[in-house]
Amino acid sequence: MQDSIRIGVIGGGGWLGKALASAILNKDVVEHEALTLSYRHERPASFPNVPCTQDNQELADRSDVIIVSVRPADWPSLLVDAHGKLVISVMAGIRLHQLAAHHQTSRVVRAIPNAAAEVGRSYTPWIASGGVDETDRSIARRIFHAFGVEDEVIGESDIDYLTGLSGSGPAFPALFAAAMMKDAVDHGLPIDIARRAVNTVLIGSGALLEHRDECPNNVVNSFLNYRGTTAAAIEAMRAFGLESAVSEGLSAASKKSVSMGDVS
Ligand SMILES: NC(=O)C1=CN([C@@H]2O[C@H](COP(=O)(O)OP(=O)(O)OC[C@H]3O[C@@H](n4cnc5c(N)ncnc54)[C@H](OP(=O)(O)O)[C@@H]3O)[C@@H](O)[C@H]2O)C=CC1
Ligand SMILES: O=C(O)[C@@H]1CCC=N1
Repeated sequence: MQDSIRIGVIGGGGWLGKALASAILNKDVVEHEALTLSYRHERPASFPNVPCTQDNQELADRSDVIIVSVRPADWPSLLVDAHGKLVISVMAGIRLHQLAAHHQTSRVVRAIPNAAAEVGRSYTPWIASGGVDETDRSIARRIFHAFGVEDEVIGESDIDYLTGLSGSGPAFPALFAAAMMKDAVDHGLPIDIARRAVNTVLIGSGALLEHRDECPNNVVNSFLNYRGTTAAAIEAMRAFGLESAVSEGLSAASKKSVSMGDVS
């Protein structure tokens, strides 16, 4: 990346902050000494060679790009003057205009990675404020590419929707897997066998979708057209409301995202 760039992660001791920091270092976006992490209670132990501080203003002063990764409820009390620097928020709900006013900068990116950042497989949609130029955009993309795939979107409401769809997304196949696991154990399958079967199915399904690189509905339709056991299962699950359950869940997540931005 640009030789002189320095990145700070506020909330760098948290779950997502640590995942982002690891990816940024692993993908050589910056060297250890050009990264700063802030923490509130416990210094992040897994970054022995990275400067860490409890003083968020100090982090902002020594960074060119400031990633804000605290919980939305903790953000109003985070008084950091970014004085015109590039601020990248990964917080659910907090809107561009709030970030710009609160951190005294017109260069703001609002992004939503997901838990798969931990394994470098996040999907990260993002939106930029008017003060963000092409250089800032390429910095943001380089950071997001360190932990997965990104897309810039046009409307901020898309970010609220995607906070549910992809931000929370890794939880949903896991939820499905847990339901399969419960059914398998209820049917008397040994736990170890059930776990290996279900986890392998989930991983294999992800790999299949990646390999085919087409709409999931096409994959589902190819199973339906086979007219065998899989089609019987899909039709029964649909009849019991699988699709409306998913739609209700995504709607609840999106509403929650908007409400998380209603902070004073
Ligand atoms: N987890 C996920 O999958 C995703 C999370 N997000 C967003 O990322 C953000 C972080 O989430 P996540 O990592 O899961 O949450 P965590 O609770 O794991 O991490 C938040 C961290 O922020 C720290 N913190 C709070 N206030 C301050 C402060 N003033 N100065 C320094 N550090 C502070 C906390 O410290 P302490 O523990 O000491 O209180 C904690 O380590 C949230 O806004 C969330 O909406 C977005 C997409 C996905
Ligand atoms: O559950 C949450 O609030 C966070 C934000 C998006 C995904 N996880």
